[in-house]
Amino acid sequence: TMINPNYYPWGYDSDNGPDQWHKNYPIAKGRHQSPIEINNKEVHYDRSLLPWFASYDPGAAKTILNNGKTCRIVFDDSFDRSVLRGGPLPGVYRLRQLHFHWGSSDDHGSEHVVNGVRYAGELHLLHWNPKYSNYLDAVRRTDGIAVLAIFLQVGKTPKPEMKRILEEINAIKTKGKEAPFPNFDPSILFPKSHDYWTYHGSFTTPPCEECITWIILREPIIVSSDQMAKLRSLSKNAENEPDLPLVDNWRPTQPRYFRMVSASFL
Ligand SMILES: NS(=O)(=O)c1cc(F)ccc1F
Ligand SMILES: [Zn+2]
Repeated sequence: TMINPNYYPWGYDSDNGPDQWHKNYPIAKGRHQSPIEINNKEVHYDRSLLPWFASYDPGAAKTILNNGKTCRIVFDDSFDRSVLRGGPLPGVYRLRQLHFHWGSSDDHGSEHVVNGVRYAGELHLLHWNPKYSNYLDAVRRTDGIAVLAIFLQVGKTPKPEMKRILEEINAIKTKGKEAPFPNFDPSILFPKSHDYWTYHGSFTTPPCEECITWIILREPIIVSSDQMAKLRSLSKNAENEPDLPLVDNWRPTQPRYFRMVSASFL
């Protein structure tokens, strides 16, 4: 940036991508990194796992933006207004933002991989534990963050609830663009089944803090190939820079080491 000429932002290209991140963010080589592969043979069914519940206030939705790395919708998290609770969580966690990861074609793009299956994309709803004074404090705690992850699968009958987000893409084509996104309850995007896997991991982008309780839904939501193409029409650059497509903003799977992945279902 202008301030520090030596600063070279992380990204997903060969010279600043996932294999390089550890140089500026050493935690990227930690023992609790995300995403990971989820394989049925290694998953442990935990019958003590509770169902999870989302109680979101549509009025908490604020804006949608392109930060050059993803498409993000941010919510008012100044009080327990939109919360996730139950499942593996010890209490309520406040919804702060949602964002997507996707590929350059429909055959890849998700971050987590299930029994060798890569989905076209992955939706992350990020929540933080209000027992900590603020979000930045929560990201320093192992129980600070909960991310609800939902796979995007390309199919013929897309979920109509995705339409509104994708219609807004035209307003945030380039990095730094933002648009109002009021009256939106993201739980309309959820699939029918609440079955999930859960494990302890990290942010999938730098600084890769190991503060996340992952709750990954087994059932994907269906999007159309055109809707994925819409996401790929976003530019990773600002409007006065060359139009480079924002695609392949996913991190490869990381070693699981000695972590257990629990399933809420048999
Ligand atoms: N992909 S993620 O849910 O781990 C994530 C969420 C953030 F808010 C910031 C960085 C991240 F990597
Ligand atoms: Zn994410």
